Amino acid sequence: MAYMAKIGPSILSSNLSCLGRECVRMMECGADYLHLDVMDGHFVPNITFGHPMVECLRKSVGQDPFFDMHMMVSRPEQWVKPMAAAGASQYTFHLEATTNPGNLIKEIRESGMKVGLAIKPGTTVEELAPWANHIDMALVMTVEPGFGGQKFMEDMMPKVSWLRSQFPSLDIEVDGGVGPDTIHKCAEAGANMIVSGSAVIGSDDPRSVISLLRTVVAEAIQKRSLDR
Ligand SMILES: O=C(CO)[C@@H](O)[C@H](O)COP(=O)(O)O
Ligand SMILES: [Fe+2]
Repeated sequence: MAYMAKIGPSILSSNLSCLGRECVRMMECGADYLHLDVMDGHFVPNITFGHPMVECLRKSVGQDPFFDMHMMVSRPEQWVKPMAAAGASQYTFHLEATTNPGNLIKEIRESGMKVGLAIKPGTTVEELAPWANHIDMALVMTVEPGFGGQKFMEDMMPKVSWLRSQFPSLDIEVDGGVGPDTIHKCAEAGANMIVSGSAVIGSDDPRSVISLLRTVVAEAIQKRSLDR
């Protein structure tokens, strides 16, 4: 069992006018990685930022922090090279946004980034399965992508459980409405990479929230390894 509990704050709900400082603050509070939400106003009804912002963030936080780019864009092929050049670590694209996932996976790898593959709530996990052995991380969305601060969809947990049973060492990420109230469901289902936006950023004590989320997931991983 190679996977570990990792917590990646989504900085979507932070003060976007001081993103660099917010990223540094999250890393200082114990984040394992940073989850950066890219929205194009087409794949989702919202716009955030693109590779020029990522390049600035990379300069401001240094080489170490891992940038998980959640690409909520209609043409993910278009941004692979610009994101790699800007300093992205992982390129997480949506299965719904491409007709040729295999080629896109290859392009992302060739550009030196890790590969994440995301599915929206309406997409079955069986559609993701053929690619699972070719990716570094599967992202099961637990809200409709587009906005932070939405309600966690518990009915996505069977997707996570099924993926964990079929791919025991795959990194599985959940994203949307995840915080202290919902983390137990995610951990029990088998998620190990946890995106949390408003619950972490909106807290007076982000360090404690990050630590709590990580502890719950680490304990579930430990329990699963003992049960095997
Ligand atoms: O990708 C998305 C939304 O589309 C997420 O990354 C959210 O931004 C997470 O925020 P919370 O739901 O945790 O507030
Ligand atoms: Fe996201």
